[in-house]
Parts: sequence; structure tokens; C-alpha cells
Amino acid sequence: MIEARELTKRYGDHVAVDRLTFHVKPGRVTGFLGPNGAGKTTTMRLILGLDAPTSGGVTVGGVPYSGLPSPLRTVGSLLGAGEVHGGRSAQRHLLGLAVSNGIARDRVDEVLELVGLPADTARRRVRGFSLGMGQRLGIAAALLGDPEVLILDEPVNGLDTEGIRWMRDLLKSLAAQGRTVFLSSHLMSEMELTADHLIVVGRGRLLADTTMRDFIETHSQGHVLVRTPEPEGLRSLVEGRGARWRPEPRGGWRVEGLSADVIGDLARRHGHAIHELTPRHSSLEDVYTELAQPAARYRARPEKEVAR
Ligand SMILES: Nc1ncnc2c1ncn2[C@@H]1O[C@H](COP(=O)(O)OP(=O)(O)OP(=O)(O)O)[C@@H](O)[C@H]1O
Repeated sequence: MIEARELTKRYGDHVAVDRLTFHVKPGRVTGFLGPNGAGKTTTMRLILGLDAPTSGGVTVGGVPYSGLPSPLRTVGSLLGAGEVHGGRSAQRHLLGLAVSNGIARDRVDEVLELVGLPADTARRRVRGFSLGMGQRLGIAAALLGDPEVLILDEPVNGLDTEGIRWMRDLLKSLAAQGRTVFLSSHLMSEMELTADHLIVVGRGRLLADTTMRDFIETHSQGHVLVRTPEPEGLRSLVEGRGARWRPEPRGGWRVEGLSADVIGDLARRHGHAIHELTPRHSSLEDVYTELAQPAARYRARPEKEVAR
């Protein structure tokens, strides 16, 4: 369990993390979402004792990180690549970590197997590793102490499709074993498939702390996908009823504010052909974009605005 209470970090006048209070519970995967600069990495660094909070505090298993007797056995973490000496082999790197943390050497081979790094690859210098191999090595290091808590910043970064699927299954199985799994990612579709619970931040503040299902259902704008060869006629009927009519990126039209039944009846009454009428729920990406983007520190301006 990770418990943050009024956790705050200021850099000069800048408040990176602003009175965050949340619990990350064991037995489930908790996703940590927020736009660039929202304070996710800073929060993770504070949990791991890599930075000191300005005020408030955070504990892991009831103890601040600095007070953990054997940190690697309690918390495994992956905070970006580049923490490994490039001239060293993956195996040497892990052996060094194991020895300095009182972990049995055999565990190195176990974690290498667990993350799918074969022995001949593990003997190669880390400098030549691809991004995906580096991520697997980072996960191996995080799992070395068989920790109860895992904190992973963008763990699927650089992984290919098979790697992403592997990571998803691994994180779910670690949570199913009763561990606490806390991860950040900007890949919403992946987060939707992996996380059971969400903590969402914007400009350092807590925006939501809820289950994935509640987050999507509470903020969801249900809509209907419509395909019709006569869009203009149907559009004016739908808009005449106060509903919203928008093009869908993959073809067809998205109608918000009317049920599929009502749209179908309207079309039949006015003689418009319908090729598809599908009620849909919002995705995590839809909901997140509505809720969190207004709290973004950094936003691109639309092309037209830039050109002016
Ligand atoms: N060492 C530092 N000194 C000054 N400001 C910092 C420092 N570290 C982070 N910040 C600022 O704090 C804010 C939060 O940054 P942080 O990296 O935690 O955000 P994030 O949510 O992880 O973003 P991203 O999704 O881009 O990784 C940003 O505005 C950042 O510029």
C-alpha cells in the first residue's frame, strides 16, 4: 500500500505536486494519469525518496521510503531508462544490485527468465540494447527483490506489440498475487486494458481517484455511431432535436444526445437509409481528454491559430 497525505513539492514558485492525498491499494493495478508536466514523475520520485517533499508525506507499507530496512525487497521501481552503466552486461548489472542488497544470486537468472531476456543477451553490454530490451532489464531490476510494491513510470515505452501485451499480462498477474502495482502511461488504450483503478492529476492536483469503470461511466458521454448514405438530411433532423452530430475519424457520424432508437425512428419516418446504428460508450481516452486536457500545462495550438 502507498499512502500519500497532503503531499506537496515546490520548485521555487512552481508547485509541481499540490497537496495530493491518495492510497494505492494492493491486489489491483492502479494507473497514474495526467498531461505532460502534471506531476506524475515528481510524485513517484517523492514516493521513492529520490526527492524530499516540501510538505505533507508519503509512506510505503506505512513507512517512509527512507525508513525501509531493505528498500529493494519492498519496492521495485522503473523510472525511465538510463540508470544502467552502458559498458556493463545486463547480468552484471543485476548481480551488482543483488549483492549490494543481500539478494541471492540465483534470483538474477529467475528475473531474467521472467522478463524474457535470454542468457546470451543478458551477457551483452547494455549499451547495445534496444529501448524494449532496456525496459525489460529495468523490469528485471524492479522485480529482483520480489517486492510487494511496484512503481513504474511509462513501462511500455519502447516496447513492441508483443512486448506491450507481455507487460500487460505481467502487471495483471503481479497484482493478482496481491502486490501493489502503480504505473503511469500516456497510452490510454493500453491503460484501459491494464488498470483496475485510476488516479488522475492535473497541474499537481488530484482530479480523480476511482475505479476504471466508475471513471468511464461517470464521465462518459454515450453516443451512437451512424452510417448513412444521406448524411445531410439526417443531420438536420438530429440537430433539430438538439443533438450533436460530428464526423468519426474512421468514417460514419457520431451522434451525442439521442438514443439509437430515436435516431432509427426519425430516419424511417423521413425516409432516410441507415447502414449502421451502434450505441457506444466512451473510451478512457475520450473521457480523459475531456476531463484532464483543460488542466494541461502544455498544449499545442491548432495549426490555424499558429499561422495567424
Ligand atoms: N527538478 C526540477 N526543477 C524544477 N522544476 C521541475 C523539476 N522537476 C519537475 N519540475 C516541474 O514540475 C512539473 C511536474 O513535472 P513532472 O515531470 O513530475 O510531470 P509529469 O506528469 O511526470 O510529466 P510527463 O508526463 O511529461 O513526464 C513540471 O512543470 C516540471 O517542469
